[in-house]
Amino acid sequence: MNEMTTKPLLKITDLSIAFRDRKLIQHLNLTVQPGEFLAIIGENGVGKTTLIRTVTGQRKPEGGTIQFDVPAKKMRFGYVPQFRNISEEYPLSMRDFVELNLLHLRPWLTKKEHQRVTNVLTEVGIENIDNTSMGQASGGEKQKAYLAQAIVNEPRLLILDESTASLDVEAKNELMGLVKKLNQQDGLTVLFITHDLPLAKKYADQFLLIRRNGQYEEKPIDQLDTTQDIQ
Ligand SMILES: Nc1ncnc2c1ncn2[C@@H]1O[C@H](COP(=O)(O)OP(=O)(O)OP(=O)(O)O)[C@@H](O)[C@H]1O
Repeated sequence: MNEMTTKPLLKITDLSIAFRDRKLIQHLNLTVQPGEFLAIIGENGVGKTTLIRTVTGQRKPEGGTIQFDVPAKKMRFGYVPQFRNISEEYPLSMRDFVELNLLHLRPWLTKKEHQRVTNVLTEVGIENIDNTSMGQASGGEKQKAYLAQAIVNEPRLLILDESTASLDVEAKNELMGLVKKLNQQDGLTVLFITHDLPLAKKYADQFLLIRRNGQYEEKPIDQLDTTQDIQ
């Protein structure tokens, strides 16, 4: 065996996803290497979010297998959702919001965890507004808080589910720049669902394009045609 071969972090084999007789993804084979940055693209309704829910174990596939380089129970995911406006009355501060992802362990934080929260707030550049309430923060700041919350428990796989949609160009690039830094410096593996093809091209290494008929292609990002219409 070639000693240089690394075990894929994620290996999807012959995966099929359907809702009753509505077939979405069919016979998908995909490997994601540790440290890879994969953009997942495709028109509305082709099954991108359902694929992610299947990868994270929230739903069972209709066929095929999903394997990680550790037992599935031990796999740690980070998830950054699409931007949604939060009520201005939302009471939690940016820091409280990030801490939520550690408080499921017990209702308080250890000194080490408190330091970890400070570190991730600094890493995403919101440590100076950590007492601002989430409801008062700008869209870009809210997404940074979601990113900090996603990375606070040191995920192996970071999932961005249209996390840059509705942000302005500057905020999009700021968020993706932070993600790219985590990817390059810490080797964090990233799955980035997006409709923004130029943004995918700028930051990802590979792309998975899922088509409406269940077919797909996976290629290096430099082969992505950013002029095609994928809405
Ligand atoms: N629980 C469910 N029961 C039945 N159909 C569902 C269910 N969840 C999703 N669907 C359907 O499956 C299809 C794929 O949905 P999904 O959200 O995975 O697509 P998507 O590619 O992420 O789309 P978008 O780009 O719009 O977010 C859609 O037509 C959706 O309506």
